[in-house]
Amino acid sequence: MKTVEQIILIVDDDKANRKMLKELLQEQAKIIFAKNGKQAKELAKKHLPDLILLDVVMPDISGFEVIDTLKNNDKTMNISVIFITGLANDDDEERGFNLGGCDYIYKPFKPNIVIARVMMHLELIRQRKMLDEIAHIDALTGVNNRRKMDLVLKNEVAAIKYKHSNLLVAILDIDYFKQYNDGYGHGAGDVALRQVGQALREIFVRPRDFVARYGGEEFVIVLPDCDKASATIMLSNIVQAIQDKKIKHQYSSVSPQLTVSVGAVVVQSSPSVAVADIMKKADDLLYQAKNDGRNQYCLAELNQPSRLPTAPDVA
Ligand SMILES: Nc1nc2c(ncn2[C@@H]2O[C@H](COP(=O)(O)OP(=O)(O)OP(=O)(O)O)[C@@H](O)[C@H]2O)c(=O)[nH]1
Repeated sequence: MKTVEQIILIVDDDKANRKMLKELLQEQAKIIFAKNGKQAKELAKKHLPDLILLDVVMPDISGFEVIDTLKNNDKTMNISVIFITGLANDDDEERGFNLGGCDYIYKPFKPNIVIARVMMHLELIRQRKMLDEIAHIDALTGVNNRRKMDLVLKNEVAAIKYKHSNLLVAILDIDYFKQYNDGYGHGAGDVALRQVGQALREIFVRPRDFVARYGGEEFVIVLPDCDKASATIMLSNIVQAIQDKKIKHQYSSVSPQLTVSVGAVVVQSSPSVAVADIMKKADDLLYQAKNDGRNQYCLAELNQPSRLPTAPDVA
């Protein structure tokens, strides 16, 4: 099966080897090349290939040093690496595995063995990615789950410590959802949760915008590079978009349609900001939005609480 979406980085200082490996593997994946260790590190970071075929003895830095760097970097640590080398002895082979290599092929290599091993690893990588996706998706709504949210939030908060940018973190909670379940049944409640998840997925389409089901009838939204002005627009859109779904809720005290309340924090770039503080603040603001009548958002900047106008009720 041709798998063009997978990428193999071939690293070898010998042009003839690069050419031969390309001819063997171009049916299995997209091939990119590096002719030395320095270039290998750069291309691995830039393209995040699925698999690297890595020579060990090269004129600048060795393949062992390359893998050491890649395995110690959060972005590249999960890339699979197969050594393909003339260092055909047990000690070097053992060292390659200890450094995180997933296979070790001796040169001169046998073409059919290279193809078979690479295909096996590409299949393992595909399966690992699929499992990874399943492990991070909420089965009911199809949005990300709490586990993925914890990872993303940790990374995004770490990112704003070092660059001058803002992050919006919002907790969204469906209003009077217990009454919805009690009135229409748990099955209908599940359908409504899916509709809310779908509405949020339709709004947030930038690659780094993130929506997760936090638990129960709560969702979390994380928007990088979002200042207070943009946040007010996004939050109005969210409240409005849920109303626009026109999900009937005759048991709600706030509207004949299903509505949501949102607590949201714009986090400024700061070296001391902590995920727990952000979530606590967003939760307090959600509580405030509920107390102030529901079907609205409540927004503040971290350390500088301030109430902004809410979205109009068009129920
Ligand atoms: N159908 C369905 N209901 C759920 C799910 N998870 C949590 N719930 C329900 O969500 C409801 C949440 O109720 P409460 O926490 O009392 O909140 P609420 O009724 O929305 O009231 P406010 O938040 O104050 O507006 C409970 O009835 C839960 O059973 C789920 O996966 N499916």
